[in-house]
Amino acid sequence: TSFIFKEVCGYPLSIFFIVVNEFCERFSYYGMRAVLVLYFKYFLRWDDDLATSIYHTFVALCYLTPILGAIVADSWLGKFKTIIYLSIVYAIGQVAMAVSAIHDITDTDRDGTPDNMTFHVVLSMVGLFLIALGTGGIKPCVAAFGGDQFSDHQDRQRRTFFSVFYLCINGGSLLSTIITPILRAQDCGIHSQQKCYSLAFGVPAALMLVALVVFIVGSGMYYKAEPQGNIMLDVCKCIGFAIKNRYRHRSNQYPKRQHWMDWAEEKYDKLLIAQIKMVLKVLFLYIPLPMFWTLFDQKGSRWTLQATTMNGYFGSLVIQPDQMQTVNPILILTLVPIMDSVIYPLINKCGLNFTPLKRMTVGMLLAAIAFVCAALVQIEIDKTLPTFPSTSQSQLKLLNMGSETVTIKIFNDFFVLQASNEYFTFEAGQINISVGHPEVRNTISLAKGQRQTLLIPLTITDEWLMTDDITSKPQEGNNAIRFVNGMKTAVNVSIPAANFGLIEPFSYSNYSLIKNGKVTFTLWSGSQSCEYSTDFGFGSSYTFFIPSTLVFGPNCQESITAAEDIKPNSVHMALQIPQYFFITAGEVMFSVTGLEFSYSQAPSNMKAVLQAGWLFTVAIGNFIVLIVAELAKLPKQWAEYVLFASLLVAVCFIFSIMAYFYTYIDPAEIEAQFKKNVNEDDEDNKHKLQKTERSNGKINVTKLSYYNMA
Ligand SMILES: CC(C)C[C@H](N)C(=O)N1CCC[C@H]1C(=O)O
Repeated sequence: TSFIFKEVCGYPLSIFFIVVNEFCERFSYYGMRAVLVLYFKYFLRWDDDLATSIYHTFVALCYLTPILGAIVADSWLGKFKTIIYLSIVYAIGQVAMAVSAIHDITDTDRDGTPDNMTFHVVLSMVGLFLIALGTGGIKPCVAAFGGDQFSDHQDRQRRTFFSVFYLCINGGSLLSTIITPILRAQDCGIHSQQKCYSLAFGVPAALMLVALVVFIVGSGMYYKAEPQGNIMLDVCKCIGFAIKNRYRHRSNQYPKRQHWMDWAEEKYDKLLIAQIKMVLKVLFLYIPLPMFWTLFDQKGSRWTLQATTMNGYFGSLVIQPDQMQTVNPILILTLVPIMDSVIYPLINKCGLNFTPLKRMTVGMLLAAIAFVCAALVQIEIDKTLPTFPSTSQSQLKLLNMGSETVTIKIFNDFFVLQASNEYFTFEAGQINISVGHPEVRNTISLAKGQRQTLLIPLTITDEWLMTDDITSKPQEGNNAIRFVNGMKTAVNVSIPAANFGLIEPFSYSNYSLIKNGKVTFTLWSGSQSCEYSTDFGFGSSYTFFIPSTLVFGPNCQESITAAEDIKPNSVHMALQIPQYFFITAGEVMFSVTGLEFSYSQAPSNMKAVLQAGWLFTVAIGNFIVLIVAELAKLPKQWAEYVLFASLLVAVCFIFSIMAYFYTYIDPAEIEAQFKKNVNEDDEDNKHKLQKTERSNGKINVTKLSYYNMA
């Protein structure tokens, strides 16, 4: 093959197309992923469990398919063609997703909901399968193909390339995770307006097409290493033969060989055996690595849940719990250049040999520190959480619906009460309450493990009402709100996002979940209305009481009282920044280095395979999160964080021992040595060694054709 070789500032120009391609592809992938669960839930109308499991299966599949792409690239099509073909598959998948989200296609009755859900489900599942095949399949090829563009003496430039490559991954993902949720929130449609999932999937589809076009435009400038036959089959056969041969010669009468793979020497070429040894050595080193990803992946689950119990007000800016995850790519964009241009050179200047494996070890330790920070934050949050009743306890709060204060006696305690903001905890199943003068006594049955509010009527001889109150923090940082109507007429309460319905006299509404921020409630009684505005934080619960004395009109704001059932979150979300900082610093040291290490230590014919091996550690990490979270049901969340941190430290210790015994190699040098030896040793062997004449002009590369004489 021939190509135009152009250099800019010592870097091959071809890598420009590769990093732009990666940016667009990651935009496409992460953008689509950002709205996927919501699409399942609100468009396909799946329940939470089904939506979450299909989502996780899809993500895991995306990190398993790299093996497939790598085998196809290294053994058959070569990286260039594999990237092109699988990118087409990927783009078709994204288009299928966008089409599956057009509700008008099957909305025959034009009511805004699809009428043939099977069509949308099948099309989206086909789309997701194609995307998993495409994104996973090209991922190891693009990284390795980028590495291929550098010649052997360009180690420094190649390292920088992997850093820039990582910057592009995170730049693309950051932009898309901001943009696609905005697109989804738009209303669109031909016959009826719906949330615009088709646009939220359509833009990533367009970006994937751009990625493909950019990659093709660079076509003439790439160095394209040719695939060398069915290498994976040869590798498997060679390993199988070595094991069989070793077993056949297990008796002590046979002299030992240096390495068990040397038992394949009778049948297989020494170069292939040496290459397999290189790969196995690196793969062995990878065994402890999934633990890092196990911790890393909890950003999206446990840490986001933690954020839902925190206060997201940053001055006038409000950060939603799931938006905290964008801190990771933002920090990547700042930390990668700082590490490369300040920290690593400084460490070098201090005379320390900060080898790739040492960097990865430090990266793991930083991730463990991040989890210790998460545990400390959790302890702070736990201090502010309400104490809900245990299964043997009951909690009761009192709400006096009358305008007069009444004196209440519970057992022998007296309270002067308008409304009580606090819950009283009881071990007994029944309590006696006496109210007012003359005393009206009542025996109240309490529900175990529940919080309840006793509504004391205007006329205390009337029936007393008990409400069931919320017994956990509202999910996702929402606020749980309800109204108690103390008036003699029914009242309708609504806000743009919810309708509490018609609340009968001396009755109450169900809880409605509303977002943080300023909310204006409109109260209607017949033709009269009034507005009541209040500000909500995150994770609170309130019971608003409409008194019998309420006069509809401009002054109703003062008449309505709010009882705080659950306090809003008070620990600030900014406290999560240290844990994000440590996990991201860890990621830069671990992941960027790991990518480059996987490339530099791989034999020339298995570069993509080792990249896939690296991505496989990400997939296994995903699975471990699911398993450990199921098995280790610790009563306290902070204890689970400490458990994960300890596990990673233990794994890190094992990894550092393995790393200590690892000797870095230069695969190109070893391969060249073997080829030279074979040339010298055996005149009959026909080898044509790779000839590259690199200059700023035309380069001719003859394929390394190697005829195995064995
Ligand atoms: C989760 C972030 C948006 C991206 C993350 N920092 C990252 O770059 N990666 C996570 C898995 C490997 C790598 C990627 O290639 O996406």
